[in-house]
Amino acid sequence: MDSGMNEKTTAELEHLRGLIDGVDQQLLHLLRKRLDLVAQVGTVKHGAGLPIYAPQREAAMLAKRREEAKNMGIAPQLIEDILRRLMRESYLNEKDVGFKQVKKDLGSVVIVGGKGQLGGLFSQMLTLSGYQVNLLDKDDWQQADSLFADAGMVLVTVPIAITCELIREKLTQLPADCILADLTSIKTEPVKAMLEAHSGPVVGFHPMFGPDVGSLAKQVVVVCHGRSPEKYQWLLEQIAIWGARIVEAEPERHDSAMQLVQAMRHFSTFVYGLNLCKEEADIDTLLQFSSPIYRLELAMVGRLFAQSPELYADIIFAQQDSQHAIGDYLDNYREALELLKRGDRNEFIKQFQSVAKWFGDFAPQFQRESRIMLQSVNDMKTN
Ligand SMILES: NC(=O)C1=CN([C@@H]2O[C@H](COP(=O)(O)OP(=O)(O)OC[C@H]3O[C@@H](n4cnc5c(N)ncnc54)[C@H](O)[C@@H]3O)[C@@H](O)[C@H]2O)C=CC1
Ligand SMILES: O=C(O)C(=O)Cc1ccc(O)cc1
Repeated sequence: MDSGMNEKTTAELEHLRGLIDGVDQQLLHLLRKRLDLVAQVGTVKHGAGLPIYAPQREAAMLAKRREEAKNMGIAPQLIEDILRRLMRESYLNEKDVGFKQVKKDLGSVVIVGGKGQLGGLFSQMLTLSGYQVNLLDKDDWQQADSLFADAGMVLVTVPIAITCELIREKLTQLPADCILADLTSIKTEPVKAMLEAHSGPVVGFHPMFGPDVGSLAKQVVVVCHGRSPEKYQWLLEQIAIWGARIVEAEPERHDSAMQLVQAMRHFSTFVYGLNLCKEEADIDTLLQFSSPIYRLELAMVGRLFAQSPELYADIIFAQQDSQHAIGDYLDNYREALELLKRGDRNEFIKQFQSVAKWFGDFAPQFQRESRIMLQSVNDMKTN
């Protein structure tokens, strides 16, 4: 509080704050200058068709700046945080100049379900890359024949529950060379349905992000090959130009990973929210007493409930086998609760240690990563 300070102190502080304001304004000018230079890099990359995310350049640049910071008595993490934030800004801005179009003679792209969340994002990315995109949503089927007639690619992004049926019933008459692709969160059944419905090139994708990412830089897209990969190789290059990392997987291996990564995780998040709701917890009070880790956790749980219940129901209900993953979790929870009820503190510690051993080097790595996230969470506090 400024009250109680004498005039000399007040004057001194005001003077110093004025100097800091001046430095901050210089920072703004430097930021403007940097953003302009990066925009020029964006234009050059666009012309050459280079990906917007260049991991090696990023790592080398950060290492140099960290070293220089250290020599200047500045915490290396400070310059790293600032530069990473600036690079994110650049990825967002690089989108505005558009992207190189890898395949010039594709014909049009028809996005089935294109007016939805993820369809909207892919429609934007494809349009920014110069493709002719037509949206075919649920009320547009009367135009289907004319849209499909000159389609070089049909991309399916409708709710999971209706994906396979729609492919089997409505996508059997595509032009022979047309690529049939989908963005569904599960892969075995949709890829199978596409292979059955269409004799031309087939490929399944699972974007491991939601429609609110802003940029595809560093995001992961899982690809499950279907048929004639040489015919859609350009599409993988296109996705890489958007900055995403392509991870190849067999559909079955992907789906089995999703039982933990998605079904079990979203289900336990759902129950966490359900429990808070039933206990009539007061979120304002919880936030007042929250540590940064708790705030982050509440944010991640609350985030689920800001999204589509149908999407998450479909993800959780899509695979029968997810019930085993979820059931195992319940068994482990119940056994751990028994430990607590018997007051077996020693056994708790023993199990804690064996899990820590199992995490191995990941535990300290995750601690370092989360430390940085938690500092950002704390920075966001306004009171
Ligand atoms: N939203 C997300 O975060 C992600 C979604 N996905 C996948 O993307 C797909 C779509 O999900 P969202 O975009 O979230 O759903 P959404 O509900 O926002 O979009 C689905 C669209 O399909 C349309 N549609 C429904 N029935 C149709 C029909 N018979 N013919 C044509 N269009 C029809 C709807 O009108 C809607 O526009 C799902 O397979 C989901 O697994 C994958 C990764 C992330
Ligand atoms: O944004 C989030 O919270 C998500 O989890 C987005 C998401 C939803 C469904 C997917 O298949 C993949 C990613």
